[in-house]
Amino acid sequence: MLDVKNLTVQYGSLKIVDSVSFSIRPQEWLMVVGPNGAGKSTVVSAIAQGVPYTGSVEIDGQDVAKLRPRDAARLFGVLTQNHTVGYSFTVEEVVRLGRYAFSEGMFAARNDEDERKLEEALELTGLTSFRTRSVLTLSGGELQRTFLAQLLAQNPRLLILDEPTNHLDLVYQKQIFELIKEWLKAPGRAVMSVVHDLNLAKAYGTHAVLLDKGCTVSGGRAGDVLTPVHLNPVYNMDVYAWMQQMLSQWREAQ
Ligand SMILES: Nc1ncnc2c1ncn2[C@@H]1O[C@H](COP(=O)(O)OP(=O)(O)OP(=O)(O)O)[C@@H](O)[C@H]1O
Repeated sequence: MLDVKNLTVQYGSLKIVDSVSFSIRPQEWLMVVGPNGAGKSTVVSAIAQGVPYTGSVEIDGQDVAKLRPRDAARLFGVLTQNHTVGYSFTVEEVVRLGRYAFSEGMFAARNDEDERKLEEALELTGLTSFRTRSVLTLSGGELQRTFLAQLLAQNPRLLILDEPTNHLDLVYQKQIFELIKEWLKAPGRAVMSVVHDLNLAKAYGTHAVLLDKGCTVSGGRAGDVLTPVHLNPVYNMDVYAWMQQMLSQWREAQ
């Protein structure tokens, strides 16, 4: 499905992403992990054609750089970390924009499929009762869910999510990861997400890429990548001991 080969992003003489390669096949959930500044968001931006790069990004053998935006939107959708809205659209209007790639134009008549995908997306993200609210009045988590709903309404084959549960409380964090897991069950779909929480990466990822200073430290099955051997030198700490320590605080409190 997605093949990223020797992806390199450079600002001046500074290499931010250095020859990163990975592939994602249908039904896989690739977790991109690594410390702050490792280059995770830049990899997402490059795939989304938001920054210049060398190397290649292909979906189903097609060069993403050469795809028409509408065709690209049917293949993959991207949820970025920061959402800035400077207009007072309603939640429903923002989610509806996800259907644009399937319409004949901004003012084209809506069809049953558009309506079904809109309702599904609102319901899955818990936003049905927010549909008439202005997006300018939403909390960070509600806004995050609105843009996730837009992506689900877009119905691409590959979801690319940069910190999808950024701003979300525990309830929605769990709900969103569970709903993406369900979404992934339909044939031909795949997910790539940047996550900081290694527990979530391990619990939901089938595969992982560990980045550090723009380079790939390890890539492959999540269970093989997310191990102390790979993680400890990158985070410069005993990751497993830290997690144990955190968990033991809860056990002691019981
Ligand atoms: N336009 C730019 N010019 C110069 N440096 C940049 C630019 N954009 C990003 N960087 C640098 O590239 C590096 C990688 O940034 P990136 O946002 O991809 O990291 P990240 O792994 O997503 O980090 P985080 O976990 O903090 O979100 C950082 O050191 C950042 O400061």
